[in-house]
Amino acid sequence: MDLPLPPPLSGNNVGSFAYLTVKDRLPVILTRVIDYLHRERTSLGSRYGMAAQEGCKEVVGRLSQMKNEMQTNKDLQLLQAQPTNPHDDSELWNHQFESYVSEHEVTPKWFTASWLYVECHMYARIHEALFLCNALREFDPFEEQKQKSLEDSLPAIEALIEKVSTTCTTLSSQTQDQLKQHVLTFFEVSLWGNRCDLSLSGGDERFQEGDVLLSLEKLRNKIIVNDSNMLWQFLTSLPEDQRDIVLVVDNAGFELVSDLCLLTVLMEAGLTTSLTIHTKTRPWFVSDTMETDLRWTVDKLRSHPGHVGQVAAKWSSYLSDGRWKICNNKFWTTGHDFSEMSKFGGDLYSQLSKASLIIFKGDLNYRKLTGDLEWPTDTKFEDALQGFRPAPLLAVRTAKGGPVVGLLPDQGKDIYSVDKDWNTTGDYGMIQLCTFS
Ligand SMILES: O=P(O)(O)OC[C@H]1O[C@](O)(CO)[C@@H](O)[C@@H]1O
Ligand SMILES: [Mn+2]
Repeated sequence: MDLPLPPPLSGNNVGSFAYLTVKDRLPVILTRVIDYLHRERTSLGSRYGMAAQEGCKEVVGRLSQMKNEMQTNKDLQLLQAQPTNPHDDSELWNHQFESYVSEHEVTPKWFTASWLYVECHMYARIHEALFLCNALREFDPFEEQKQKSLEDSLPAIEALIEKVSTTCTTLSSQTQDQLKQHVLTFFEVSLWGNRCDLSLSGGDERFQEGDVLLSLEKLRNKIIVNDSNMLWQFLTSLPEDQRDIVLVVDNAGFELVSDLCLLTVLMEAGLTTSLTIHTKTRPWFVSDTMETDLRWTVDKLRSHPGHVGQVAAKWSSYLSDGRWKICNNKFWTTGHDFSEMSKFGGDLYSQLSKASLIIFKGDLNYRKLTGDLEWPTDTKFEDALQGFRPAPLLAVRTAKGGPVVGLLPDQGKDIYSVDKDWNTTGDYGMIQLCTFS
């Protein structure tokens, strides 16, 4: 008989990280968007036309109302259909709402529904508020923050790309062991890149200061699940003509650059036959990468002198000649966890099923992998996936409030005794593989 599942993390647990998120952090993020629209309405008018300037008022009205609903624990709302939006997911949202009502016999509310559902809902509603104003449909309220975070990380990016260039020129003359070290180094850089997200900080600046390569050794004991050796074995055991890697990217800025560096090294080391990058179709969790952010990042770095410009020019050619593909799917920005993907995102599930390995970056992807439930930390990763198994998968994330699974029986307690906030600060990381074998 199947054991009952643990409950979802939720804002109804007063004092919990989820509760504090709904109470404090989400209103701050929303207030920033409201203030931005109010302050920048004239410049938005020059960029998107007079109607946008006028539209700012309506959007501010809708967002202020949502903020009030959130802070007074009112119901979540149904979403309006967006027939002109190719990524319209209102049906999925509304179906989730109705299912909640049938299951719980009450409507979902900000503090009582699951944290995952509520937090995702906020971003869908921010997008809806903008989309309802024709002139502001394409406007991304987080674009400026994402771009600034990349610009602030430029010194760290220069150091990292320098390392990519030198690594790639020597790869062919390396022993297997040296190759392994190089590749795993870039997985670690990509892991720590995940500390730079802008939602944990409520939108406050977060960027990579200093050369991350210099801290890797010191940080290694903070990788609480480290399947790097298994990962290397897995990657090198894939048939040479079947190394189709999918990367579900997370935050724009330094993290995205660290991911592109990882892809470059994987490709140059002959560990890939195809590479597909999945991005988001709406502004999401402040810093998540949309296709426009990815293209902007590559173009921006291309204009940089030296190695940065040269490497970014290569990325640009990989994107235009199809060696790197960009994929968008509306399922990524729904409120569903991944155990529900085969049901509500069947097209994406079958697409992912063709991959040799899917790499999921970041905390939110981890929350969706594990259903954002209150799992004991020694739960097996595969059990927490609850039947989600499109292909072998790797989670690369720093722990920022979501569940942590796959630890040894006392490991959670031991880490807690060193650092009480270990699973909410992003200071601890995981490189966790599940090959379902
Ligand atoms: O960008 P990431 O790594 O998915 O992190 C986003 C996470 O940060 C938080 O905003 C803080 O925990 C969560 O709400 C969310 O899961
Ligand atoms: Mn993110």
